[in-house]
Amino acid sequence: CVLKLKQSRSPLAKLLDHLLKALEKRDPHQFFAWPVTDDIAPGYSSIITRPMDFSTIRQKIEENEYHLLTDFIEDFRLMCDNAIRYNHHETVYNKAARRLLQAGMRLLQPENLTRGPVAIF
Ligand SMILES: CC(=O)c1cc(-c2ccccn2)c2ncccn12
Repeated sequence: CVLKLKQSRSPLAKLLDHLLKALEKRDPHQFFAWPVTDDIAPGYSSIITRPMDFSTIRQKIEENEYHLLTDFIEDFRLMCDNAIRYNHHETVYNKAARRLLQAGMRLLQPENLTRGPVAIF
């Protein structure tokens, strides 16, 4: 069998993996874990032209598709904005997306990346 050599993770990939894990903890119901399908959300793919979810973000980290922290933050915001736009204001999904976005922006703002137990800069 051909052994697939595990590429050594880039420092950015290690950082993004750590941040992704912290963000996933703020989605306890796993509403954002997997792509939203038209089966569970009628008409979703016609309304949301750029879908995003945590599993896709993880795949992009593993395939080194993020070159900057801002690219990762953009996908996280896109994921939350999609849910805020598709779901009516009072639904669990819209509320969860607004909470997740707030928590994520606090975690990802520069001063919080340079302070606390996991200061990374
Ligand atoms: C994120 C989102 O918009 C979403 C996740 C879900 C979801 C996610 C996991 C299990 C069940 N539903 C969902 N269901 C209906 C309408 C929208 N959603």
